[in-house]
Amino acid sequence: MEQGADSAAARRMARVASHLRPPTSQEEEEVAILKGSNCRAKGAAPGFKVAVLGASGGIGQPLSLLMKMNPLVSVLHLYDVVNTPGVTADISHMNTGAVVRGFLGQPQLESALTGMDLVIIPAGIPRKPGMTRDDLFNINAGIVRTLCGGIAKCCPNAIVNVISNPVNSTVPIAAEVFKKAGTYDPKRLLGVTTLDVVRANTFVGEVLGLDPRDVNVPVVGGHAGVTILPLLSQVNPPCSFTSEEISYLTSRIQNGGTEVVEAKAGAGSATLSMAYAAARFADACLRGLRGDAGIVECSYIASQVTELAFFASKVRLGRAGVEEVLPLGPLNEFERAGLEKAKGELAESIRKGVAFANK
Ligand SMILES: NC(=O)c1ccc[n+]([C@@H]2O[C@H](COP(=O)([O-])OP(=O)(O)OC[C@H]3O[C@@H](n4cnc5c(N)ncnc54)[C@H](O)[C@@H]3O)[C@@H](O)[C@H]2O)c1
Ligand SMILES: O=C(O)C[C@H](O)C(=O)O
Repeated sequence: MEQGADSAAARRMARVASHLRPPTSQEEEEVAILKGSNCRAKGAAPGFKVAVLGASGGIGQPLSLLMKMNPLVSVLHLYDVVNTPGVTADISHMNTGAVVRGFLGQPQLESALTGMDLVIIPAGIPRKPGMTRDDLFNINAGIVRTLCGGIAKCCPNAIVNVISNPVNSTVPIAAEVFKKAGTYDPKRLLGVTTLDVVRANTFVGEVLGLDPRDVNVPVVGGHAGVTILPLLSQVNPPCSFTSEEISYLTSRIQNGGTEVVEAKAGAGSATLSMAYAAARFADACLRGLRGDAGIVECSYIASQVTELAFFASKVRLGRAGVEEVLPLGPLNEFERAGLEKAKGELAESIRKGVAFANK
């Protein structure tokens, strides 16, 4: 009797300890068996397995917190090259459902990724005042390439959300890495541009005197300067703007990131609003995976909406990732001119990303 109680207690202690270390190979095998049995479809194991790469950073920490609060997440893996033991210990004390495990440094990347349904990548350096997002290319391109190599090997069927800048180039880099590995599925690779939509909804709500939660502004193109193209003629609820309002709103939305970089004065770029935006987008991806209908978000993806290989537009999310790329809809003259400018810059960013991945 006593012995039985002791061994039950020992098993409980082992389970608790397992949350604070990478999984053993036996646990990884169990994950593989669960995936093979398609347990989610049968409803045997509710929840998805999500990894955050760059989890100790300015975005990574609040994003990890928000993912720990998401009831659709059953397992949350936090990977970074620094500080994950502390971040993991901290977040693991939240009394929400997801089991949290931390992974530190390149040797633990594969364990962090094995069995994941969704991988979110906010790893990489942020801007300082005076920099463009493209100035981050030299460092962040290599980081994204390495992390995507791990994804191709360990969870080739995962949905991938790329946050690391310059998104206009890092998404094409990720695509090339997956192509080389033979695992590329354009439906599963999504650049996160949700912060542009979040900002647009906020600024338009301020101008119209509406609750920003009731406003929906499609933002298309890409995620840098003039490539961020808000379609103010397609705002929901339908409304009209003066030409001064259009000029103010377009400029504020396109320069929202720079506004934060300057206000932070060298301490980085948007982290909290970005974590909010990334959590919203990840939740949409998970609801799509679950099979919910009518999930539409803007995202930078492989596209045939324009002649460019990648373009941000509204997409319908589902079990396969991007199930439908929605058309741009009617643009007014101002937006058509903006689209031409956006395409010029985007073409170069895509070319640069593809060239980097293939050199
Ligand atoms: N898509 C968007 O809308 C958007 C918005 C804001 C920021 N960003 C971008 O997100 C990135 C991160 O921003 P931040 O403010 O969190 O930066 P940060 O410096 O605070 O955090 C980045 C984290 O990445 C980690 N990291 C670095 N190399 C890594 C590697 N090889 N593997 C795993 N982790 C690694 C760092 O250790 C750090 O913890 C930047 O590139 C920034 O420009 C994108
Ligand atoms: O502006 C940046 O460098 C970060 C991010 O892309 C943003 O839009 O806030």
